[in-house]
Parts: sequence; C-alpha cells; structure tokens
Amino acid sequence: MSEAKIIDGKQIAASVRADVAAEVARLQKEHGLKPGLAVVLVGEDPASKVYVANKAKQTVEVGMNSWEHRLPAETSEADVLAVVDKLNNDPACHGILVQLPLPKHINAEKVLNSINPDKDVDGFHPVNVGRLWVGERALVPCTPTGSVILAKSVLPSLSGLDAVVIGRSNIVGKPVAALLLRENCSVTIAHSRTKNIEDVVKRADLVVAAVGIPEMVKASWIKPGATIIDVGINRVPSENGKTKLVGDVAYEECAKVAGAITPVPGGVGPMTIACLLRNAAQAAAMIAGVKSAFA
Ligand SMILES: Nc1nc(=O)c2c([nH]1)NC[C@@H]1CN(c3ccc(C(=O)N[C@@H](CCC(=O)O)C(=O)O)cc3)C=[N+]21
Repeated sequence: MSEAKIIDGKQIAASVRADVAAEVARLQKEHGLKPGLAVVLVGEDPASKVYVANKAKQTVEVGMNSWEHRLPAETSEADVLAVVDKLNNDPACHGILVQLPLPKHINAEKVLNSINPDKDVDGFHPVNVGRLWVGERALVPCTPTGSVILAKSVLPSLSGLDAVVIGRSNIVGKPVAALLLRENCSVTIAHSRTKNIEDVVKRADLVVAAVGIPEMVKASWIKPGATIIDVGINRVPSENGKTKLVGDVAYEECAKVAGAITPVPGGVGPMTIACLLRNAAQAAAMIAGVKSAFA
C-alpha cells in the first residue's frame, strides 16, 4: 500500500491569508474600509495566551486592525458582557472573538449570545447557526470552513461522496456536517453512542475526525484511498518526559491506508486562524453593505 498524500495545512493557510490580505487592500482602496478584529481573553491560560498572540500577529499581517482585551480570571460575567457590549457598539470593530474556554463562574452561552451576530466571527451565535443550516449568507465557524477547504484541495468536487463526521460538537461536528451537506455529500454524524463505529467510518470516502480523543481512529476503520481530515489537537505525554501534539487519528497507520491525510500539527490548526481572518474581512464588508470576496 502506498503512503497517503499529506495535506499541507500550513501552506494552504498561507494562501488563504494572502487572499484575505488582497481583500483587505481592496476594501481599503474601494471603500476606505479597514476591517478590525477584537479578541477577548479572560484568565491566564498559557496555551490561550500564545494562541491569542499568534492571532493578533496574523491579523496585523493581513492589514487589519487588531485589539486584545485581556481580563483577569476573576472578572465578573457582567464585566465581560460590558466589554462585548462596547465592542458591539464600536464602529471600527467588525469582528469579536471571545476565547473559549471561559472561567467556570461565567456563563459562556450567555456571553456568546450577547455578541452582535454580524460581528460573530466564530459563527457560534444561534442566528449564524440558523443562517448556515437554512443556506442564508452567514458567518461560518472557522475550523469547519478550514476543514472543507483542506478536503477540497485534494477532492475538487465533494458531490455524492459518503462523508462521516466523528463528533457532534456545536463548534466543529455539527457545522462541518452542514458545510459537507451544502457540498452535496451524503453526511453521517458518528459519535460516542454510534453502534459499530468502525464499520460506519469504513464506508466513508471522506472522514472528518473531531472527537477530542487522542488517536482514536485506527487504520482498520479506513476505506483504502479515503481522505482523512483530522481536527483533533491533543497534548499527550511523549517519550522524553515532555508533551507532544497528536490528532484524533492514529496518523502513522492511517497514512498507509488513506489516499490523503492532514497532519497534526500543521493541518487543520493553521486553517482555523486563516479562516478567522477571512470571517473578519467578510464581516466588515457585510456590515458596510459592500460586496465581499468571501461570501
Ligand atoms: N472562541 C474561540 N474560537 C476558537 O477558534 C478557539 C477558541 N475560542 N479557543 C481555543 C481553540 C483552539 N484553537 C486553535 C486554533 C489554531 C491552532 C493552531 O494553529 N495549531 C497549530 C499549532 C499548535 C501548536 O503547536 O501548539 C497546528 O495545529 O499546527 C490551534 C488551536 C482555536 N480555538
């Protein structure tokens, strides 16, 4: 069996960012519009801080305004809601991302639902979820958008394919299923209660793994030649006493059976941030009521 093609998420994310930079330049030139993205981070989680800093850097690189609101872990829910409200009413801000997870004393659903849906660059607000499922123009969650772009990089048409999504979260599983349905896939959502999950996955031409269980998907589950998009980012202990990142797919063995596969890191992760920037540019155009290159 030959080795699968490795889908280079870093490279494809760079090309998405180049498209965003071109769109930002066009919005500036044609409409005097400079998109702005605000990120709200509550607490001191070190991984979140690195990730938020990375986002801010890439936001500036594509020519957008970037703001970071770092609030202490003990910030009250009312104070977080007040920050969101201020950003909702700030005409220079077109995108708002509240970094998850939030501290336990804050009701995340309440905070996310307080974001103006037109500035909801995560696409998590129920209004955007509804728009996505009925096929209206929407801000679509970033990781699902990135996953579909990666799948289409090796499968130009997804029409008629059997797609199996493993995982049913609001952040990835459900929206990626909606996007694949829109691409005319026959979509199955498998999850922790699915009977004979390996047999279900084995029917798939396209597998999207988003369960959060390290290396759960085995080579014996994969139809030869299938495309595998691995959304998992799990930090696990490695031999040298440090930690390493692994996906939800047992990469080495599955790469021997699949036709194409995304690595972790360097697969879906970089696409998430690139699609966030894309959403911010789209939100700015939509709020201004001008044509958008993206949706
Ligand atoms: N409101 C909200 N929206 C999010 O989109 C959101 C969030 N909260 N909270 C945290 C998670 C996590 N997340 C990642 C994005 C990119 C990488 C990424 O670029 N990963 C790289 C490198 C990872 C590394 O080396 O640590 C890779 O996979 O190659 C990872 C994780 C977005 N999240």
